[in-house]
Amino acid sequence: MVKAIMHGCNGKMGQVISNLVKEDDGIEIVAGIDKYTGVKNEYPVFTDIADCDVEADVVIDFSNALAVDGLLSYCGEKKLPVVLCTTGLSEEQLAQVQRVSEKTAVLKSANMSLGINMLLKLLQDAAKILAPAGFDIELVEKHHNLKVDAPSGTALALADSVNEALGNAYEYVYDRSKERKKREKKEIGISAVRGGTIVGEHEVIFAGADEVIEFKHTAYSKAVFGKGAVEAAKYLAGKQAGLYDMSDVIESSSENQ
Ligand SMILES: NC(=O)c1ccc[n+]([C@@H]2O[C@H](COP(=O)([O-])OP(=O)(O)OC[C@H]3O[C@@H](n4cnc5c(N)ncnc54)[C@H](O)[C@@H]3O)[C@@H](O)[C@H]2O)c1
Ligand SMILES: O=C(O)C1=N[C@H](C(=O)O)CCC1
Repeated sequence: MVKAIMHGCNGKMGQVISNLVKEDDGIEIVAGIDKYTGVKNEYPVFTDIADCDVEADVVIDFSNALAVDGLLSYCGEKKLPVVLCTTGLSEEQLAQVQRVSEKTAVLKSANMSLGINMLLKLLQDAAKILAPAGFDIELVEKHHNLKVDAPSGTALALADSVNEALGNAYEYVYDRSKERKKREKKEIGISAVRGGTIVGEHEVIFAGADEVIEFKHTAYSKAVFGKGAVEAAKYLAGKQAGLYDMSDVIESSSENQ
């Protein structure tokens, strides 16, 4: 049985995962970390990860970018594998993720769903055909009104995947209101919509002369992210130091079927 610490246990995703693991014989939550303490849990909760003295095999993190520095120090020091799902990390934090992954296993993914992880691959083929044929690339993401980071981590990951396939030659444009000029050929426009309870929508638009191709993923519940994170935690426990992503989890589960 994999023993997990849930970092951000009293948030929306922390609670989704706390409920999912109750139905799973392969993993249990042995401790939670959250600065908000107004939720009753079946495991001990610490307000700061530095105070957590519970032995575990892995940490699952859905918290806040400001909480990630302390989490990375803790996991690096204890050589404790961590599934990092929080988005909106700074360049400095991304460099820290890289350094910590030399000491312990780190799986970082802005989106734990199977659909988005498949899309990351599909888009590379599409981009290699459509961009040289003159198609413009635009991305639109939509999320609930409680989301603090924009654009979403997933939108950036999708753009990075497209850009990688195109030799990283494209610039990202988030706001067209400041300059009055036509779009450049080598740019990816990224727009964010926030409202209501939208769980998560991502559209990648390839717009050409007289034809448009759209790839769209819609998450209808937070459980798609939760299930992916639980699988990732079971996969990562006991792994050697290094940087992993959801493609490793998906490959290993298809090999085991
Ligand atoms: N990778 C994915 O698939 C995926 C899916 C959904 C959400 N997310 C990301 O996960 C993060 C959390 O999402 P959410 O909807 O659960 O948010 P949320 O605001 O509901 O929950 C975050 C929790 O973290 C806690 N927290 C904040 N600072 C803390 C600290 N210093 N120490 C301990 N706990 C702290 C908050 O009190 C809160 O309970 C966001 O960055 C979101 O973008 C990623
Ligand atoms: O609800 C959120 O917040 C989500 N965040 C991730 C992102 O920023 O891409 C994944 C989708 C849900």
